Amino acid sequence: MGIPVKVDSVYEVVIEDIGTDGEGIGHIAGFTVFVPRAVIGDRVSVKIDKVGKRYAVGHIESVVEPSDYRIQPLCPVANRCGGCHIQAMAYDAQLAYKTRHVKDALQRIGGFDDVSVLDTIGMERPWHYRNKAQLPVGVFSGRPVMGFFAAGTHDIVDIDTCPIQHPAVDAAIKAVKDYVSSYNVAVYDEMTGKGLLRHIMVRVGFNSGQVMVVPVINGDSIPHAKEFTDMLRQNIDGLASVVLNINRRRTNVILGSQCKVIYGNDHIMDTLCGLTFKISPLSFFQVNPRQTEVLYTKAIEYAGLDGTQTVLDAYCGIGTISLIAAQKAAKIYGIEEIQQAVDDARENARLNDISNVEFICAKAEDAIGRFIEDKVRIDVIIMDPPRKGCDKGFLETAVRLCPERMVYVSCNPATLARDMRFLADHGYKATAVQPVDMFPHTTHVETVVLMSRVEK
Ligand SMILES: C[S@@+](CC[C@H](N)C(=O)[O-])C[C@H]1O[C@@H](n2cnc3c(N)ncnc32)[C@H](O)[C@@H]1O
Repeated sequence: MGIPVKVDSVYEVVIEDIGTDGEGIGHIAGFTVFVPRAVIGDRVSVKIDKVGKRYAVGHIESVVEPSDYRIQPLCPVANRCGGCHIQAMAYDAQLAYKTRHVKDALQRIGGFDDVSVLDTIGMERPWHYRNKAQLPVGVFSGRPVMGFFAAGTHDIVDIDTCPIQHPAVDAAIKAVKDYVSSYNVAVYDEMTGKGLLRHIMVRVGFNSGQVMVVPVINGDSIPHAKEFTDMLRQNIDGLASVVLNINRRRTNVILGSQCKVIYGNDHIMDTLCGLTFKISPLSFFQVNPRQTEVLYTKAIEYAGLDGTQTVLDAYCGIGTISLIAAQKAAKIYGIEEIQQAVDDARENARLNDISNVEFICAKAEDAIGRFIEDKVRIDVIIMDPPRKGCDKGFLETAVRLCPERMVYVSCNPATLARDMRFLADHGYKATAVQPVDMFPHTTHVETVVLMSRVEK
């Protein structure tokens, strides 16, 4: 049978499911069609943009019959901006989608047919939840533009306000646009590699009220730096730090490795689960502080600590989980590869008067072997790796350490499923899988999993 759809033709499609990137999935005469921005249950008129051997991709021409789950997005640019893919889906349906997404990954990739996945824990008010924004700066028709890239492109969708960011971000956008127009500051052009101002990163301490603004520049300094920081101070309550980040490379990677303070401190402070943390421009800090408390509390509950255990917190960042767990454990070892994050972690231990933690700056896969060599008994391993998941060598050594429990915190269900399969094949059983919605209106989901050692 030939392919039943043609490029530029229009078809009516019922959206039966949502894919991993939030795109609607439907069928035309049995042939799969992906439709970005469609909501499960929609009947849409779709124009086909691309046809492959196994599937086609199209865009919505019109919504013929909206799904019961379709709502009016709060943000006027929700359909263009690449930040929120599923803002047109009612929040309850988003949570159900995330639970299904985790379950599907565990079945499909991990081969876990019988593991039960708890309902995703959502937010009561899923708006203004982010404490960090990274906004590209450009110029359009002689005017400065700032916002997010349109989905799948490097075209900036200009915004003055963003409903998922802390309001300090809106204030920073206004001040930066005023600065760029007032002093005719050259913005960076990705095509030519010329121009100065590339991105603006804003970080906010939700509980401390402190704000950090980081202009990312293709140079060493900015013109009218004093006027710039004055404009930021006039617009942003709680401005505590302005740091230039130098990135001269022709790359998509936003931040460079060098930072220069031009106002205030080289860090901001915030609190989480009752502890104080120092946050530097390059350090990882979870972006949704309210849900982070939910996530960390679950992780600590799954660790089953009673004050007697030795815990390894791998991929520990600035030591957040380590220090929270330290209050209920005998000893904690944290491993993290970024030196600045480890320096922050050590300082965070001092700030909170916690002395039963030791931070190691190394790749987790390189450092974990020393616990075997030094015959250190590890009772619990907590791991919170980046999206690519854990290194295989790390997991191989982790199972040799034979801890009673492993708590896996993951931002990527696919690599979580792969790594859980390895642990399940090496003597561990998944006893709890809890998704937490750290990123409302996007397709991302965080999951915390307890893997318990199977007693032989
Ligand atoms: C998802 S973050 C988690 C950080 C921390 N647990 C938290 O919740 O704030 C992952 C961390 O792993 C670090 N990292 C990435 N690859 C690593 C590796 N191979 N070994 C050690 N740390 C690594 C990153 O720098 C980052 O701080």
